[in-house]
Amino acid sequence: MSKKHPIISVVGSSGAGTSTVKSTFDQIFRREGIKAVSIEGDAFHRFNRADMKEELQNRYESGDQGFSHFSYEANELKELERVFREYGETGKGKTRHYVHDDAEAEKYGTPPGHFTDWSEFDSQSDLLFYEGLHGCVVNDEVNLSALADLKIGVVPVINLEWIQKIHRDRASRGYTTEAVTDVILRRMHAYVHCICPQFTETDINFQRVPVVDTSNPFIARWIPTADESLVVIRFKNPRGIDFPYLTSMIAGSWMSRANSIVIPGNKQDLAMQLILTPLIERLVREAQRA
Ligand SMILES: Nc1ncnc2c1ncn2[C@@H]1O[C@H](COP(=O)(O)OP(=O)(O)O)[C@@H](O)[C@H]1O
Ligand SMILES: O=C(COP(=O)(O)O)[C@H](O)[C@H](O)COP(=O)(O)O
Repeated sequence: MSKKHPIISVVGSSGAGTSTVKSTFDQIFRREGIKAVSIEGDAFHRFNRADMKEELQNRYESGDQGFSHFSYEANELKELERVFREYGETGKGKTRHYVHDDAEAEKYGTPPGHFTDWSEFDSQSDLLFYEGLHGCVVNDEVNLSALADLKIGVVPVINLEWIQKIHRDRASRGYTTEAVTDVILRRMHAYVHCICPQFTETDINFQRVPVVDTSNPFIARWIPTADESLVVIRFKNPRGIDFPYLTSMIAGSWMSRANSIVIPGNKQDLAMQLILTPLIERLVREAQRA
């Protein structure tokens, strides 16, 4: 925990919706006058696209078929831990970008599949915002969960996650459905062992559940819309959460367990703002006091 320089960690698999959720956080930061510095998990991949391809090929030939971007060892998690720790202690740090596609290439002036140079965070910020695959990892080498002050999981049920990934990777990253399917299959072992355990570390999980048939996610023509889904919101520690207030403010919501509420999919943005704003305000207030 880094009270003076707090860290928010939003964790989700590829296609889960963490980049989309970032825009809700950005709205809260803007409205509350909070200055956040942001880092993307992809910045801490160990290899650029060509080197990753080569590493995959070498490992495949030597019998390792479970290696992928989800694996701990495909990422610089010690470096990420160092950045979390440095920010928590000093409010300083550095990051870079992994460029996925042409639009990002134009924005950053670096070709797709490469990293930009590292650059320092703005010197004055109220908090650090991380969004990516590994922001709550606890393993033999690192404990990122212990360094983050507010931890959020973004976890659609898996068919929906795959549909979201396939559609996003096809539409903006130029991959075919077959190529994305191969990636999903190759990443499954590490999904179970490196991604899922983080969602017991998170303080709040947002799990989108479609209410339309997604039995064959590989032929879905569009991503189920907000109106075609519900969101289960689960609090690790429900103490202090005002459930009667939330269920009265969010039309159509109900409690499904003592620590979970269910909301209509089109209320996700509102629910996030109602739930997260006071938690973020408290982090910043305590930081200013410290
Ligand atoms: N709540 C949502 N409703 C509908 N589509 C969504 C929702 N969240 C994410 N998506 C879509 O899913 C795809 C993947 O989302 P993205 O935020 O890029 O995932 P991530 O950053 O976790 O890989 C995008 O096409 C995005 O528009
Ligand atoms: O899995 C992720 C996570 O990112 P996201 O959540 O944004 O998908 C990788 O960054 C890309 O897949 C990189 O691979 P590629 O080199 O194929 O772009």
